[in-house]
Amino acid sequence: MHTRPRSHPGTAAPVLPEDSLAYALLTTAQLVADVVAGGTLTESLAKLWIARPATPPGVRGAILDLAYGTLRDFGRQDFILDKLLQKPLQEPVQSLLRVALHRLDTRPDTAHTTVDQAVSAAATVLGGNFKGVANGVLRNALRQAVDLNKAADADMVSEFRHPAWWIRRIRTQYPDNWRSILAAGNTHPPMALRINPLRATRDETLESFAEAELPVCVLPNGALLLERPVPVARIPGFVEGCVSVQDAGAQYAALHLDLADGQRVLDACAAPGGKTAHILESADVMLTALDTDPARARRVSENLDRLGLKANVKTADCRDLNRWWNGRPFDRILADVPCSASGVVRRNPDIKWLRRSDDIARFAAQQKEILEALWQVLAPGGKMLYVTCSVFAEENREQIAGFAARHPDCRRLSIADQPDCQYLPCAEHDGFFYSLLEKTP
Ligand SMILES: C[S@@+](CC[C@H](N)C(=O)[O-])C[C@H]1O[C@@H](n2cnc3c(N)ncnc32)[C@H](O)[C@@H]1O
Repeated sequence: MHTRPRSHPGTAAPVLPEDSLAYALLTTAQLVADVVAGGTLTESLAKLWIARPATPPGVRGAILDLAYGTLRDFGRQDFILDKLLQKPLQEPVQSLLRVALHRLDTRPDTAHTTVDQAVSAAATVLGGNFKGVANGVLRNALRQAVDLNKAADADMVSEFRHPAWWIRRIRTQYPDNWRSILAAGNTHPPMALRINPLRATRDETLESFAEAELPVCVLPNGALLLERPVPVARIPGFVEGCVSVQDAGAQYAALHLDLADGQRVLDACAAPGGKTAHILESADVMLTALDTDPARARRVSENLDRLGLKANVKTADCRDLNRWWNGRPFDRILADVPCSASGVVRRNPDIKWLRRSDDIARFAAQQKEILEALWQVLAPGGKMLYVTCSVFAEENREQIAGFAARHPDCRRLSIADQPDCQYLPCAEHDGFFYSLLEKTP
């Protein structure tokens, strides 16, 4: 993906009936074009819903499905377009073709409707100049589908739907299971819930889910895995704070932290506060929660308010000790550091295409600074849990091996009998890395 200047505001409503497929295709194309220009899907969606607040839920759902699906499959559509076009078309037409190809791939039963609706959408932008090209490209894609798919399957980026540098990295670092890691990155994410033991027992929760006819299973760490994702409004006990939505992999943080009542705990990179809340639900501790981003720090407070939990929430860069630390060391520190998010890419498929290979070293450098700063505020005998939602070794085991080598007072404690613990993305949870470090007295 090449970063190009944005060619359109991305939120102007197309002149098409809101309930038409053409409208959904074109609106999604504008979102995808924003990502191609270097923006995130989350930001573009937020702007879209502000600009078009009355979008009916069904239309929203169709746009979300198309946007997430197109960005999951992005590498494949560009491979096919490269074969069918001499040069890329102007946005948003190029992205309209990407979205249409994604729909042709996933809904072959409605191929002709997709082509007709994509052509109608093309007629409403750029003076309709690309209507004929759009029609020709999509009809050629249908006619040549067998050959195009064969060629696409033989191309690494198109087959695995990740950038080439990413595939090479995963293949080198995970020679035995690189295929399943990449495949997991292209799936629909599971939906898991965390039970709040301060408000409901597991039995009560399971009973309310059975009554609501929502099948769930209990994972080994106590997380509830829903058979199928559902809107939060349908989740029994959500409004009352009995359960929260949190990936099962993220629910290991509070478990691995080895918490006990009365401890002084620091959650150094806390927003939006899922793990903060889990810590407070698990033990009666004095918790300081930091986040460098003021808007995100506010979300920590909102999340804690919903659950009736209390913490000292501050907006601060955790590396800037002079700004936020009062000199009293912490017994436990959660360092859930900013990272490439390569373990949660199925939730944010735009990330695959927005990241660059050299971003990983940049994240690793930032994580190293955070670790160095936080080690100073950990009490002797205290423990720090380092967490990423990455699968890249530079941010994980290499980071921790380097830290331990630089700090003779750092003892690596085992998690599940391992010096550190890499959970790979799978049907039950996202990809997370955990390492528990003790400061020897
Ligand atoms: C992986 S997210 C944390 C997720 C959170 N622990 C949870 O479970 O909901 C990383 C967070 O670190 C914050 N952050 C990044 N750099 C930081 C820094 N230097 N100090 C404090 N927070 C930072 C980001 O704003 C982001 O909210």
